[in-house]
Amino acid sequence: MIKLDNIDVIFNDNHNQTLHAVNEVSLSVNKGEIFGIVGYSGAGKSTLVRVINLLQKPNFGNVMVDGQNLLNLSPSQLRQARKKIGMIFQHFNLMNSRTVYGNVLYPLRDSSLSSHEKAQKIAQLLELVGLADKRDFYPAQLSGGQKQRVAIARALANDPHVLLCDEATSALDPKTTQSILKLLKELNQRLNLTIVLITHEMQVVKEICHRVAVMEHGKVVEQNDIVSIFSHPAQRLTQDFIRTASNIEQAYDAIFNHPQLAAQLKHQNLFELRFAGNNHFQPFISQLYAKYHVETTILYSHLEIIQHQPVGHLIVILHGSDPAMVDAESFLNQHNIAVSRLNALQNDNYYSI
Ligand SMILES: Nc1ncnc2c1ncn2[C@@H]1O[C@H](COP(=O)(O)OP(=O)(O)OP(=O)(O)O)[C@@H](O)[C@H]1O
Repeated sequence: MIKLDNIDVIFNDNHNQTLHAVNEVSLSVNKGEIFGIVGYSGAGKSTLVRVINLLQKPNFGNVMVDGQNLLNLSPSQLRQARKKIGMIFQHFNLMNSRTVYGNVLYPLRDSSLSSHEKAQKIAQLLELVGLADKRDFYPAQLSGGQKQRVAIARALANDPHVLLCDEATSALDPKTTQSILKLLKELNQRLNLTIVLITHEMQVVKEICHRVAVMEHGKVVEQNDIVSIFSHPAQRLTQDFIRTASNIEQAYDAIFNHPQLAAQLKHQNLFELRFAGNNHFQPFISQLYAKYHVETTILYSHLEIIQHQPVGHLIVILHGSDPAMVDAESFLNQHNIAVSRLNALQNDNYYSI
């Protein structure tokens, strides 16, 4: 559906310094997929997502959407192609002088539909986003969540195949964020709409994305399906993001901010274990003891369901001889349980190796 090949975007700043905002990024998004791009501020997410509709032209690379290389299109062909790529933004970008109806009508100004058909279309769209009763309101009379719903209706006016969401929930409170994510999920399922969503919040990704790419300094450092990302994150940055989206962050804070506990843990074999899928309900902790005489102290454990699959997290101390510990780690790895050894209290911080 969307295929980005070796995309580079290079900016020149005021001092003629070059900045590689997007650096050799390749990724593909399947039809009907919700694809997340996550990264901290400045990672290059917005620039990359704007490449998908050529709001930002790349310096190098190819942009395929719906089987067309957008870089080969004439200006009028590109205008047509863009109608099939809707976009919503963090600050909604509504026209304040127009009503809800007027905002959703705007992208239909060149459409061949009759006035009556346009009115019907807008009524359907407002119904779809739950704003049928707000058609004559102005943006200033709406809440943030309602404004984003108008923006979604406007983005869907030309029946796009793709919806790009640039930090679409970042200006919203947690409850409204949930309701907008629920709406996006419904639209994805009902309309088979492909969604590319950029965010700095892993929680958002966890709620609705099927796959995710993690960006840093213009590069994609890791991409995978959401369950693998949460259960077997390969990169330190991904691990950091995951911690912010789960209770494990609080667990670490509670454990390592407790002076006596933290002091004791300094000399222990401390591990984080992660697993996913339905086949992990075997008693692997008792097996560690039965097979290798490795004993386990559980400091924290948590199970959550992500995309219908259980994903588990544990922080444990393993007690045993050095060789037994090596055997225990390889036993866990063989059973597809990701093991990170933790070094506690390095510069007052924990980190995994
Ligand atoms: N038009 C531009 N001219 C020069 N530099 C730019 C331009 N647009 C973006 N940048 C720079 O490119 C880098 C990536 O910016 P981008 O907005 O894509 O990051 P981001 O991950 O979306 O961050 P944020 O979430 O803060 O928007 C930043 O260092 C930014 O300052």
